[in-house]
Amino acid sequence: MLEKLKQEVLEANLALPAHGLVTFTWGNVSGIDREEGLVVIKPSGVKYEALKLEDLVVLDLDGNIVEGNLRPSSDTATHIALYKAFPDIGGVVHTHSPWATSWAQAERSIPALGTTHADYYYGDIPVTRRLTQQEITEAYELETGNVIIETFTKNNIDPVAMPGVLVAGHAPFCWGKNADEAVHNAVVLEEVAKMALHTLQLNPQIDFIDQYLLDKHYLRKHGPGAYYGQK
Ligand SMILES: O=C(CO)[C@@H](O)[C@H](O)COP(=O)(O)O
Repeated sequence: MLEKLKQEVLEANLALPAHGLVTFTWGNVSGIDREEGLVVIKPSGVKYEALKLEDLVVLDLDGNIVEGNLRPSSDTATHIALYKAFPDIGGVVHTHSPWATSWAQAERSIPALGTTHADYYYGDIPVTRRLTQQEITEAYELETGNVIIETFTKNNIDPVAMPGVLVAGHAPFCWGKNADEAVHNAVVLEEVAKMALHTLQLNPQIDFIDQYLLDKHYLRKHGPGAYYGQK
């Protein structure tokens, strides 16, 4: 079942250590078949170097396992919440990449300070509020998804124009039209997180890049018809 999607998700998971975005078994990638309403995700706690196609887990959007012998990623509920809330995304990735995770732990959004950022993320990369003790206790992974959705809804942010977020006290989640693009956006997030921190160390007074340059770069990459910024 879903052999093509499984192959895409397997390759996307193996790209995480290849790009230095994870250590050990941290992080996870999933993909969705919107027609079937089924999600393919990495199994929990499996070493990337040992990961095989048949280890991947298939679930429906209620979180029921449809195929697979291993326990799905512990973050499955977060992935599913994002697929339900953001209908235009086809892949989700969670990493503990150190630079982006540092911004998430510091509860700081990443300002758009350059064109590299602007090519992929239209505006500051947001950080969520902290989860409450009740949210953490009752349904941590589901509430992590909900606080991401809340951040985008409250601030009227288009998830297509902003394919990533920093979860306060935790780490980043990114997404894209498929699993491969989600990982690509996670690599970019880690790079712009590093650049932004170094930029602010070099010049704490630096302001954001010129709005026109921000618009021009985003539209150059996403095309004149691209919708970006506030909904
Ligand atoms: O963030 C966490 C744990 O804090 C998880 O994302 C792990 O990093 C990966 O868990 P599995 O996908 O292997 O269950």
